[in-house]
Amino acid sequence: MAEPLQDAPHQLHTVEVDQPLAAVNRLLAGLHLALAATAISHRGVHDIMLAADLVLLFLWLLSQAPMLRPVSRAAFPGRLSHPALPGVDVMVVTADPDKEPAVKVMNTVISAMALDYPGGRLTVYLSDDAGSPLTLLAARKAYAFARVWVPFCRKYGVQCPCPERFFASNDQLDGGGGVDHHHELADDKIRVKNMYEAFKKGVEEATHDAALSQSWTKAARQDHGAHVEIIADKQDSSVSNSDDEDAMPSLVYVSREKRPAWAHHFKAGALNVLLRVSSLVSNAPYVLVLDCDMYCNTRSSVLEAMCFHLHRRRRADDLAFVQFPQKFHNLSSNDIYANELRSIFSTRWKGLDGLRGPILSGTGFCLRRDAVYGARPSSSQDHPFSSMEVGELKTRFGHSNGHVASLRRTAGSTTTSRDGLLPEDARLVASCEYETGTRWGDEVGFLYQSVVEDYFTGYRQLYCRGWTSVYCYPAPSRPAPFLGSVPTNLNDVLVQNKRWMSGMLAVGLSKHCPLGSSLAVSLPHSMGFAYYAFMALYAFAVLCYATVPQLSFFRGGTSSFPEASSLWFAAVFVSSLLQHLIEVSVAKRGLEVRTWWNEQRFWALNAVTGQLFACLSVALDLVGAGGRAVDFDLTSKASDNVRLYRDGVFDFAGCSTVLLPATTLCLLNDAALVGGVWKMVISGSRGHVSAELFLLCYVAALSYPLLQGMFLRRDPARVPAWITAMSVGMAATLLSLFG
Ligand SMILES: O=c1ccn([C@@H]2O[C@H](COP(=O)(O)OP(=O)(O)O[C@H]3O[C@H](CO)[C@@H](O)[C@H](O)[C@H]3O)[C@@H](O)[C@H]2O)c(=O)[nH]1
Ligand SMILES: [Mn+2]
Repeated sequence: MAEPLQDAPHQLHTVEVDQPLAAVNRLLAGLHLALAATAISHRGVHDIMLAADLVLLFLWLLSQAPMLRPVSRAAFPGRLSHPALPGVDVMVVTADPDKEPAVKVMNTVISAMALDYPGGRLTVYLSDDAGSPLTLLAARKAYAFARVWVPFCRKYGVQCPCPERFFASNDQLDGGGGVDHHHELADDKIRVKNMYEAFKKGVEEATHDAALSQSWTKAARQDHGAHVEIIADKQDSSVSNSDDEDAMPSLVYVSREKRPAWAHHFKAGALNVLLRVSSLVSNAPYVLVLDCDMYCNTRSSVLEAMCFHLHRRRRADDLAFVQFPQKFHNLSSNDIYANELRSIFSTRWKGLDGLRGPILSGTGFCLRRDAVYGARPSSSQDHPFSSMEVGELKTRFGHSNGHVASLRRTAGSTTTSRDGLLPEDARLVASCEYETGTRWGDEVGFLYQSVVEDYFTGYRQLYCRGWTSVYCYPAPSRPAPFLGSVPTNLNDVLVQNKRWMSGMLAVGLSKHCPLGSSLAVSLPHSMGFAYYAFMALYAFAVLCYATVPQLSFFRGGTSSFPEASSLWFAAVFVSSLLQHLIEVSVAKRGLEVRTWWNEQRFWALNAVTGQLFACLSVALDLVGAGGRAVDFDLTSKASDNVRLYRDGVFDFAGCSTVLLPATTLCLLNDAALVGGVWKMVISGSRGHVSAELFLLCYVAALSYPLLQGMFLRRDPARVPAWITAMSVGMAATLLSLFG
């Protein structure tokens, strides 16, 4: 439970429970539960629809746990004592120079170097899974530019440390600090902007350099040795010794070894290599993890995180991480793919924060190093690993002497000088075989069992060991601390969702099911986790609701809603829509019908695409027929066709089989609607089909963009013809067999 704090002048942060919202949420939940229970009690027992309703009720119950106690927090970084600030290692991960353009990645790197933090205590690590010479070259250029950019940001108190964003935005938005510097600022700004343009041009030219790209084939990305390079020069080391506030942060490039025969465990594997390499170089007690497209948008985030980490707790010192929300710079105002993840970052995480903390969200979090190494909160007061024998440490952490020594030192006491010399074991800890026989990925570091490494690591590694976390959400008037990019075509969105859903469902169905560990955490908190683990089961419920009523309406026979219950079901339906509308409007601070509708539509679409395929792939895995384990398909950050997304038009280009169930069900629904109404007109009978008729109309409205994409659009981004053809065939088969 969060501690209630008074805003005393020395207080580093405050927390407040949103009581009115909590009361409204509880009232709505109580009402909905009563209605749903009544409706379900009227269902026939041998009905598959009963199963669908129970699944919906189960998921709804889980989803309510984080609604009951939403909190908000404020941090006061101005009250921190700078000499006491601990070191922070920023970890940026990239994997593919085609999908993740170098200029964007470098903007993230540069923005992290320009954070408002003593430069001598900040080290930025860039992991490049492709081991691309282009990325290394770009990183060197980025460092050279940062030598100008970082002092510029410090001098003028620039707010947005991401150069691309800073130069693109309106001058008024971020003119930097003091008015007295006005002229100087204008001149300097032009000078630095020119340098930025030159840097960008250099990187872009290198991208198109045939020799450079040919030297690095697709095969080489999967098959290369380790390369670690400290990108800093001698000048810096002298500065950092004299005044570490003004020093330049170091930049370290890490490309771990990759061989086709070795499992590399995607992002979790990359982060674990960075944990080890950084333990040899700076060994900061805190790490800030950033996806390569998630640039820092304010400079104060790490200081804000420190307000929580450095606060002395009356009870155990158990804060593992401070999570910031994921916000996105390329969201459309008409966000048809529900890319904003509003439910997660604007609603549920605030509620989980009122329990024991939000789910670790992959990027934008500031984490204690010892916690992710597997320590427990009680032991972390002094050196958590100092009581372990060297032999025991080596079985857990591997045989690098340098790394083991780092574990036994007080966190943060850096031994390595910043003279650019590579520590002895740097290549060893980045090699493929280093983890063999150790506990990495299993008990140490980011965990490997699930592709959604953040979700699983946060749960297993941190919460189940007794750690807590906080959610640092900016006040409405403040800019987002970090900004990332969202996929702008439907296929990317669905494939991304499929990865998330299958990763989480696999956790839910494993021995690590969150509901099984409710004693280790708390029941509401584990329910909050379990909701995401089982979310893919919406697929089953939506599939039932998108076939059974349709077929029975088409047949014109008995309704799939017993007569006595129709009204109750209507009430449940209305209450669920209302609950959702209120949730959206509270999060968006105003009535937001369009967002509500976009979310309704995407929820239904995702259920029968990403979530359905996630269920299938997890089921295949469980029976041992899964073949290749769920892959980490990278989302593209190269914004190719943003126009359609901006205009609120679905971009179906490149859609794969993932879309097929959705288009088939859309056709089935529309054909049943037309056929059923036709039969009703011919026979003149009305029966008691009003509930069904309403449901079919609602589904038709939700799925209209699919119908449009199949038959009414002529542009290249319409639904691929083969999907349309197959959907027609499948819908016709279903109708002729069961209709
Ligand atoms: O083998 C890999 C795969 C991915 N990445 C990096 O991981 C990050 C996230 O990948 P992305 O393709 O952007 O996935 P998203 O679905 O956008 O990421 C979300 O979901 C992931 C879990 O599936 C989390 O790790 C992320 O933090 C979260 O933003 C990127 O920087 C990648 O470069 C690697 O370094 N190595
Ligand atoms: Mn991403």
